[in-house]
Amino acid sequence: MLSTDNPFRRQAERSLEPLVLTQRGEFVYLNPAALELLGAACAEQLIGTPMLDRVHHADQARLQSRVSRLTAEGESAPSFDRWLDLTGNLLPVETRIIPWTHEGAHAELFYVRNLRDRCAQGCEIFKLNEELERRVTSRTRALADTEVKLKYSLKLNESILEASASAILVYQHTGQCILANTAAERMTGGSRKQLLAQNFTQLESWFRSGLLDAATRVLSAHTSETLERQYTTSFNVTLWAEIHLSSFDIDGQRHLLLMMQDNTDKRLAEEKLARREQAFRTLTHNLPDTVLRMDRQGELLYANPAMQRLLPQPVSDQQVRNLEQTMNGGSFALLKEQARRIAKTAKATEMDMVFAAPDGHRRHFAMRIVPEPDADGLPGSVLAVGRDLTELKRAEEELRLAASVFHASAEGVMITDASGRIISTNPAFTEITGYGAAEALGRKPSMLKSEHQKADFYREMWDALLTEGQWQGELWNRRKGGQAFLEWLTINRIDDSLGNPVRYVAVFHDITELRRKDEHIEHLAFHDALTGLPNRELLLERLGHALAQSHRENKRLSVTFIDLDRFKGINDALGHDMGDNLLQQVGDRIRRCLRTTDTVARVGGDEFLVLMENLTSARDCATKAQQLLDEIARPIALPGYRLEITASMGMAFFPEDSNQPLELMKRADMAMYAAKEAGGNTYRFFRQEMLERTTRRLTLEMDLRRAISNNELELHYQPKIDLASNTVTGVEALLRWRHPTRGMQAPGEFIPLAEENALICDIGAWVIGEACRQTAIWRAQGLDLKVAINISARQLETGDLYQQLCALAHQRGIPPSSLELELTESALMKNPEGVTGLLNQFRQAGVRIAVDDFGTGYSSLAYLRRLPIDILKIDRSFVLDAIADEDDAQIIKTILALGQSLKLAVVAEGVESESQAALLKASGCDQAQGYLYAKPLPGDDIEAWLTQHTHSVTS
Ligand SMILES: Nc1nc2c(ncn2[C@@H]2O[C@@H]3COP(=O)(O)O[C@H]4[C@@H](O)[C@H](n5cnc6c(=O)[nH]c(N)nc65)O[C@@H]4COP(=O)(O)O[C@H]3[C@H]2O)c(=O)[nH]1
Repeated sequence: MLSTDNPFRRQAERSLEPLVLTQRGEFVYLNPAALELLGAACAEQLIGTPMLDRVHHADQARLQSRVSRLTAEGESAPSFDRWLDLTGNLLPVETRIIPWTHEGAHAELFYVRNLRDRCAQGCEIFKLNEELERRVTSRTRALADTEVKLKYSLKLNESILEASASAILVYQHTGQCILANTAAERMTGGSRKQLLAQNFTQLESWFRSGLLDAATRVLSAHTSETLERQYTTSFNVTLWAEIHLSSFDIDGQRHLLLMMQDNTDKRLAEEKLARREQAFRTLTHNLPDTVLRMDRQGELLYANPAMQRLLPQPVSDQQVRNLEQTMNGGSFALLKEQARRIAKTAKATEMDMVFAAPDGHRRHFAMRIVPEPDADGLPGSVLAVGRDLTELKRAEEELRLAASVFHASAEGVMITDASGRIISTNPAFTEITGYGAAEALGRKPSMLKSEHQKADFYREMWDALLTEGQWQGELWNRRKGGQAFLEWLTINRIDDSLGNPVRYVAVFHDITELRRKDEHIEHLAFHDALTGLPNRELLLERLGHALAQSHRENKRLSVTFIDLDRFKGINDALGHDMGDNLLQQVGDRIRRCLRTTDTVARVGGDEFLVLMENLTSARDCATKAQQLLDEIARPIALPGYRLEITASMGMAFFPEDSNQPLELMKRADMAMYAAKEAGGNTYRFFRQEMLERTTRRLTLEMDLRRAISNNELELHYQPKIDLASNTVTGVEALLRWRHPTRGMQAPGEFIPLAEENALICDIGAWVIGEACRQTAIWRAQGLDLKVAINISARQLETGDLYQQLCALAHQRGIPPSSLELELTESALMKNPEGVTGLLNQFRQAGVRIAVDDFGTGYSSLAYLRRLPIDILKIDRSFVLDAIADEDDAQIIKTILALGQSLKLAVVAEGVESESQAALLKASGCDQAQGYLYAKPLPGDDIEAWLTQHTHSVTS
């Protein structure tokens, strides 16, 4: 407090300017002007209070700053401040502060100028200033905030940069590095200092790795690029890096940002995974077992080749998903379901499954289904490994089968160990030997030994078993009861994998009885049952031996073929029993004629072969042949008959004709045919021309086979005349063959050949068809001609002749009744009972039946009466000599009488002269056919002939 007598106080009391003295921030004196300014009634209100309470808070700091600088700087410059009066009103003042001393200590003297009253404008300025200050304050604060934030952001960026796992490097467009983070140091192996010293345009590592090119591209095109490669840095660190290059501009300067990520671990992990996957694939590819991989939903991801072999065609990994459809069912649905379950439970399971293979066979699998854990240890997928048990099952089945065969077999089975001790037998063993299994086990097979075989026999058996592993043959053994029996025995040696014998399996059956039968059968097999003579096989065998011997000894042998003449007719007419009897007697006669060293064999129905060895000359043979002929020709007594039969014989010689058994036989056969053609009851030696003839016959047969398809066959028609009215009653269809090189062939030249095989049936069918065609043409022309067709014996046997004829007639629109059938007497008599039904069918259809060549065969009157025939045709040979030969005339009369009594029409064939016609007419013959009237004419010529004939008849 200033004393009242203080000079300064006295002076201040008078001052109109407010004066304030402060010390240590508190008021120590205020003059009256100052008290008034501040609105204080007395000084005590303010003395001792903080001076700053009366200063606007915005100006306090500045004021304090001025005060604190006083000591050092001296009086402070005037300053605009805002003070507050005691009621809180704002006082705009200008203050000047002078350093002062009060009571020996520093104090401050404020010269205060009240600006409020000075000018209102001052107030405005003040306000403006206040506003300005407020703004400045707020701006300053905002700036301070921004600075803080900036600092924070910078710090953040720096931290991020440093904390980044990726290497970050920034380069100027010149290539100079300006920024590198810690990760960059770690990855490149260089310190930050070293990195910042680098210019990438000079880095060999950048050039080598292609980074330089990429950086150039990125900088110039202002783009970005990402590269992944194995990269060796300039500090010799090699790593798998993913490098991202991009560019940015600062202050118009282009910069390059390089961010690098070390993928080495990832790559190594990937490679490891790939190697593991490869190992998995290599394993599963080579596994004989099937391997399937499925996802958690049971969808297929992979199937190994063993599995793919079950597919109709291989599938890719992508197609494997459709496997379920491809495999058409099987246990796939079940497998899928199990996969889903295991994906949840993570528990492996095993089960049997069935899949269908492409060949349609079902294959059985033992499946093991296991979860495959993923990185988290949870089942990420499911593996199903299957072992194909199909073969095993089949083997088991076969074993079961073998076991049942073993037990059920009729063959005795005995198994021994390597030392020959019996370890197993089957029921058939007991049945054959009489020893029960218990009796046999542990003993040796020698318990069955019969003493029939010598020691050598068993030695050879063991030799074979040891060297070849098998022995087979007949063996005499003895049953438990002591009875010897013959067995057919097969022993097989069973070896282990090293080839050491471990078992011997003996399979046998009792052939004692069989052997007895065999001996009988063998005789039957090589002998003719009817005559007891050797058969063809035995003869061939003997001929083979004889040829070999004759060759060695330079000797001659002969083969004689004997065929009875007209035996067939006798056999057909008299029956088979008579025929058999006849053959037996003939066989006997031949045998008796020969030496014991000669062989006579019956080789066919009425065919015999004689083998004569050691012949000195052909003449001997001729003599023997004649003897045989004479012997056979002697009358033979049969029950109720006395017959004479002749034979034709052909002979071939070794070495002249052949040295081959079959060839010799064939040549003898050819010679026999020559004898037949010579009229029979004679013999011929083989000559080369015969072979040529046979060849010609064969060629003819081949030509004939082609004749139908080549349209070489024709039908000619010969009219039949009613002798009483001289009118035409019908025509006979006669076959002709227009051979391309031989010219027109008469049926006699080829029909017998065709009749030797089924060719006649094809030809016969063509004849019927052609005759129907021609009949239809004539009918269309108004000619109602009955057409007679020749039918061969073989056609009768086909069984469908009736249907065939009806169908062909129907096809041509003609009634079957416009046809007649001509059957030779011998064809009819071959099997009269057999053809009766067929002939009746024809008769009912209106088809008339004629017996051709009547008089030449052995017709049985009894049959003739019963057969449904309509016409008899007198054979041409009787007509030919009828005028000159009384016998023939007599035969004709007999036939005519027979015809009359059986109410059959009679047609005479081969009428060539008027005298023959007159004789026939006088004898009561109905119809005639022959050159006298017309030769067989082509179908087209018949109409003209008819016109002419009618004309000649009527004129
Ligand atoms: N010397 C002489 N001969 C006369 C006279 N009139 C007719 N001929 C001949 O006598 C044969 C009568 O026929 P076939 O006795 O049925 O005898 C026929 C018949 O058995 C058979 N044949 C003919 N065509 C066929 C056929 O289509 N099928 C069958 N299976 N055999 C047929 O061939 C045999 C011979 O027929 P072809 O050579 O045509 O000979 C015919 C005919 O041309 C005559 O006045 N004098």
